[in-house]
Amino acid sequence: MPEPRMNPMFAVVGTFVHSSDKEPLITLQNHCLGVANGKILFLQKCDANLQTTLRQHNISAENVIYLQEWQFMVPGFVDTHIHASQYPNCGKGIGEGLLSWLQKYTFPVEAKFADLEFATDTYSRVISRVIKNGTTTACYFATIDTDATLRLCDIVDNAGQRALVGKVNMDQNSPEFYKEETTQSYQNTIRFVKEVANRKYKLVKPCITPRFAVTCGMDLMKQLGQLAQTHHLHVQTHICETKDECSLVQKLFPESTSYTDVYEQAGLLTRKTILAHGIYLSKEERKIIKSRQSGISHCPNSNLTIRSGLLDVKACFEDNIAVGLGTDISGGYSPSILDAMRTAISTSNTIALQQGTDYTPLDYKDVFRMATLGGAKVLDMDEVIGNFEVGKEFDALIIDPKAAGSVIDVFENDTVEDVIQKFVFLGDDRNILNVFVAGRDLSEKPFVEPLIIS
Ligand SMILES: O=c1[nH]c(=O)c2nc[nH]c2[nH]1
Ligand SMILES: [Zn+2]
Repeated sequence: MPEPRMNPMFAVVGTFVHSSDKEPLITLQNHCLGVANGKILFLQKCDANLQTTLRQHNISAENVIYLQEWQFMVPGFVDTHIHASQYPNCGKGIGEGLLSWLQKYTFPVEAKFADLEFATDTYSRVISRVIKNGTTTACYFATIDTDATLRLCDIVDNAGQRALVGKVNMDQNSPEFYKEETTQSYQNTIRFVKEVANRKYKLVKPCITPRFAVTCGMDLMKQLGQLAQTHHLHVQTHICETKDECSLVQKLFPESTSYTDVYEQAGLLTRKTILAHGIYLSKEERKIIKSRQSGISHCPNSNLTIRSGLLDVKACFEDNIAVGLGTDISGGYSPSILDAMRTAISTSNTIALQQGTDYTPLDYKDVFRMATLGGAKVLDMDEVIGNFEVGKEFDALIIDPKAAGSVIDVFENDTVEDVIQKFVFLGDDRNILNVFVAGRDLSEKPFVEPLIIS
């Protein structure tokens, strides 16, 4: 039996769940989605016209995958903020506030990536882990080490994941063992960007990555901003994550009117900019971010774990700012975007409890959209991924609520939407059977035999 993962053309029949700008959750039962050369060719109801469509596109019966009862497909998850280099600390070194946590746990582990063998082993493990958890697109922070960051690009490319990868810049307020001189930091970034271009990856792009205003001087940030704008590159950084950090930035940049103004002055805010956290942004700052069309990565697990605060996502939406979800390993202890979805709900519920009855918190539909289409918007990739629109690339997951070891119990009177909701609250990697990126199946699991009917 030919494996559809090898075939440039195939179709899937079953239930599809995705989002649009208008609807956070659209459920299409008894539909067929066709894929050709990694792109979505059609999505239509399984009616009398289906055979004609399949014939028109030369999709033969053995290349049609039939989902089983209760299985469904969702767009791949987008992790808009993850430190691949902090994976060894995932689940430990918790209990400190941001600034001391960075000094005590984070900078020491990132410094270890000067050793390429350590980098190769660690990066291979984190990439494999996040793909198993359904992350088809990720926006990675690596470290200040250029060669190790290039190794991360190779590993991501080899695994077939879609990604933005950043060589971290830091030239001030950093320990001697993990710091760059300004010119060297800029030159190394140019080398990184050029080398990524030389390697001609299909799905991996470079991302300009000034760590945050505390560890980057204005000269360096201005050079990086110019580089990003000249070459239309993505930018990622942190902003307004904790109160202590905000006070420090105010002291370091007294001439700036706000934290956001520091990045604005440096030319770092564009529609390709991803700002992690943003908890303490003022209304005026959100106005600047909106005007630049930059996006926010909400990392609720990290925000609670290192006790940074609660981001009011609803306020960002009201100001028309795109917000996606991030795991923020290892400030966040979970590599799973499903975890980010439910922690975003818990955070929003906490804000609702604080604010009273007028506040409508995020629900499971909202966070599902943030994990898919919302994340794609934050990365300025929503023309290419994020939902099952015809013409977009086929980044998708097959979800099986009844998979071996699943903690989801399906009852007879459960509706399809009940089961989707159960997946959001209870699902884990055991429920994610197959992980497609640009039509290629990255999962190590073979297709379950009854899934394909020839
Ligand atoms: O959550 C975070 N993780 C980091 O590594 C970091 N660096 C600056 N600010 C940060 N916040
Ligand atoms: Zn971070």
